[in-house]
Amino acid sequence: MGLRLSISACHTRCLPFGRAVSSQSFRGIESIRLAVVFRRGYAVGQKKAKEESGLETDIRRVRNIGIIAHIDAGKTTTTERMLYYSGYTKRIGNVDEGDTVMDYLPAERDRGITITSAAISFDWNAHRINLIDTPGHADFTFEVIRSIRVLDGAVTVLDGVEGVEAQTEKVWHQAQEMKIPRIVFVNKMDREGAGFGRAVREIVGKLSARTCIINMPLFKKVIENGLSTAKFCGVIDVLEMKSIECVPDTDGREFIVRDLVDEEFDEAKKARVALVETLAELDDDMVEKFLEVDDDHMAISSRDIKTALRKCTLNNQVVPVLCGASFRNIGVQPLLDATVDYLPSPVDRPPATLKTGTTELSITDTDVGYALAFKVVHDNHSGKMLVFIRVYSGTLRRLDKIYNTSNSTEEKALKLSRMYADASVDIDMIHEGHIGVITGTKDVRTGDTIMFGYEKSKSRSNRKLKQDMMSLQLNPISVPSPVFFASVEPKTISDTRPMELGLQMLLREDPSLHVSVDEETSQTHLSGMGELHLEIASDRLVRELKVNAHVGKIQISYRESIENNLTPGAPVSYTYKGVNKGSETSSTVSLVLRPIPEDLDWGHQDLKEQLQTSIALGDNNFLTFDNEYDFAHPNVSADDASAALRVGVIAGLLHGKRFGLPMHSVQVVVKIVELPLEQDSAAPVTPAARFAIARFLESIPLESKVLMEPVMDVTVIVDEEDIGNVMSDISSARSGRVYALEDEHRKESSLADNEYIDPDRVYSPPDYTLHLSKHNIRRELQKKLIRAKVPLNEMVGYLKYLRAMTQGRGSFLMSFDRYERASKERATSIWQNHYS
Ligand SMILES: Nc1nc2c(ncn2[C@@H]2O[C@H](COP(=O)(O)OP(=O)(O)OP(=O)(O)O)[C@@H](O)[C@H]2O)c(=O)[nH]1
Repeated sequence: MGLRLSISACHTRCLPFGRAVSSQSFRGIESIRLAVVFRRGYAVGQKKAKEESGLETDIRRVRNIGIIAHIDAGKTTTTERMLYYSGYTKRIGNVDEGDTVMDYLPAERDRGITITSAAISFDWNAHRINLIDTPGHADFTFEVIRSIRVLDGAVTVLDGVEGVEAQTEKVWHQAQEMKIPRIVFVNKMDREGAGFGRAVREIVGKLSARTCIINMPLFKKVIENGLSTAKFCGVIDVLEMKSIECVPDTDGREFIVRDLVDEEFDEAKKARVALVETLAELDDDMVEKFLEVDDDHMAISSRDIKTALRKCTLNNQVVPVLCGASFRNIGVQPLLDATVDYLPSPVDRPPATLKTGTTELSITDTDVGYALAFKVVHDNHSGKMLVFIRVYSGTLRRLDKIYNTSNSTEEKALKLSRMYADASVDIDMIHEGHIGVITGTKDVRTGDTIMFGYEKSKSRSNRKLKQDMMSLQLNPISVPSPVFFASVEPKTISDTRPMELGLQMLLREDPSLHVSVDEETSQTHLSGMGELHLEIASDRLVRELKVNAHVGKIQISYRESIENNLTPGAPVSYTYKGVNKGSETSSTVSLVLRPIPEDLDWGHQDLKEQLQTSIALGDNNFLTFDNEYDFAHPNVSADDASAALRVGVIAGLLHGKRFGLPMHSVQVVVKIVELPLEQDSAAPVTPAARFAIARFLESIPLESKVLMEPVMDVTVIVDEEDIGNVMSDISSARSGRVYALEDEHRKESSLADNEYIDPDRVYSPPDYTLHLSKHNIRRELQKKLIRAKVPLNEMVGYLKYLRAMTQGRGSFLMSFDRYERASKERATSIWQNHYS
């Protein structure tokens, strides 16, 4: 007894999915098939700027959202359906066949995973959704963090079988830190062993979230091979109390809507009661509505529930939960409705903050425009760089001058566009709150802050204000040290320049990649955050950018340093003498190097204070000016002298004197910088500083020079019975230090009101179908987390070993923690294995 709807794009404008099912006028009508009411059906790249103009300016109808989840949870599959149902694509892309719109880099299509955060815009229910797809692999966490900065809301996709996985937790907490409202989509409900109720309990237990179930799985009895079984066929809308069943073997735009009966009704009623009660606990308006209807949970209108749910979601008090199976085209339209209904528009979010040094400013306090370049990608079609920006204040117009506050360069925004994955539409302006693309800039890198409209700014006349304004950065993040590297060599001499350009391009796109040149071998090294990160970067260099280069084996990046207990001797001086334009030049630099110990936080107060006022040089190296340091010169400013000194010190530290590796964790204390009075340039200070460092390093006894190795923060997730084996393996065989053993369910809460919620006291529907699963049912056991610090060298190939040790039950997460001095024995063995 239902209503059969064909929503071939009709939902986009005229019949939004949510409204179709709620429409009273359809009640009681049996199996009606609606004709196509409205078909947008334009293809990728068609010009549509004009038709969108209303959405362009109404910022309340914009949703800048990201899809974040564990690898393989189905983000890309879900996104492809979103694009299809919104009328943006004419056919559904398939990850397994490598023809999706979102994963458009060849490297992504080959591996079936998302590597870059492609941003894409489409419309739903008269709202503009700017969607940023984020990668799920741990190697790309940095990419996720970067894109989270520009999101207003997020959709977390879970695999219905796997539930809340380790990477989901990590990214969830990153979103939590930025207070980004989230909704959860429990995907893959068609898989054997999927459990919606279990997933809900895990969201509460592992992610400390207060769940609000807005739809639940609908199963239908079918006979397969003579046996009765249940098949996932749609969702039950808890707000409307309707079942929405997808018509099998369709593209998901046809479904049957009917009233709930029997057990379905009883269970959905429980969910609705729980939903209303949760909202009433948090929202006074909901309490009032509840009293108005004489405490009847079912009499509260879905509109009132929606209003309260939106409010509580925006306050990060609750998380709406939905379910579906994107691959089977089930549940994606309700997810789109929820995105519009519950996730924030840019005006619902607190204003962005601009920072430089100690200056901090709200975006509302400036009269100039600011935008963040959250992603730079090379466009293979045009050969140009596409800079994805989010505009935080003002309207950026085509041909506006833009100033990059990160590297002080100015250029023009020659072309603006909106991206639809790998196709673009030219536009004349990008309004506040929107995401768009600037094409053809020369100097903008991922993460840079762009300023515009500053020529008319009132602050222009005030020199100090102007200076501050020109260096402000939006949500800056520090780039962690890369721990892997591979050598990259041009195949012939004529390939050298294209290789340099190719590497430059990769660096603009991804600031977590580094390029350096080994002084001894003159080899170029490309460094990255993980093996996959580097593998993909080198793949792109060779295949996509067509650089004729040979990429060597991926290796761990080591550093060298000086022993913690080394007492620095007397300062070392170096006098550099050279010739510039026929005149003799010289400079003398006198300095000392001191070790910065790993346990800086424990009893090194003086050093800690000194470092706070020192210049950070990267690799945990610092430049400190001695108390007696006093540079005064008639022709050269102190700023110029210290800039020249800094360059020399960095160059000197690139080459340690025992292993030939870059120095790490040293403080360079400069006592004297001298320049003869008749000189008018600070240039000779650079080589003088560089050689002074080299001379100091040579003066240190060999046995006081140590190897530093990357140490990872590792979390191993195991069953109780595997704890002993895994812990002893970490401490004995892997030279790791276990520092905590925890229950998987967190005791501390990440809710806005800091309340801990017991997963067993939260409503979650029964998982009727789990018992039907023939194999591989995931047990809902409380797992344990072993937290440890382990040298990266010992973690290579760990997953295979862990799986063998735990009969496939264990999993782990790791992220770079810091470089540590290796013991003599470890240093010898590493050196022999890696470098001999
Ligand atoms: N059974 C089933 N499989 C699905 C569903 N959604 C996605 N998959 C499959 O799950 C695999 C991973 O899907 P993706 O969409 O690539 O997942 P992802 O989260 O984007 O993965 P990354 O891009 O690597 O982070 C593919 O083989 C999909 O076909 C679903 O609803 N049901």
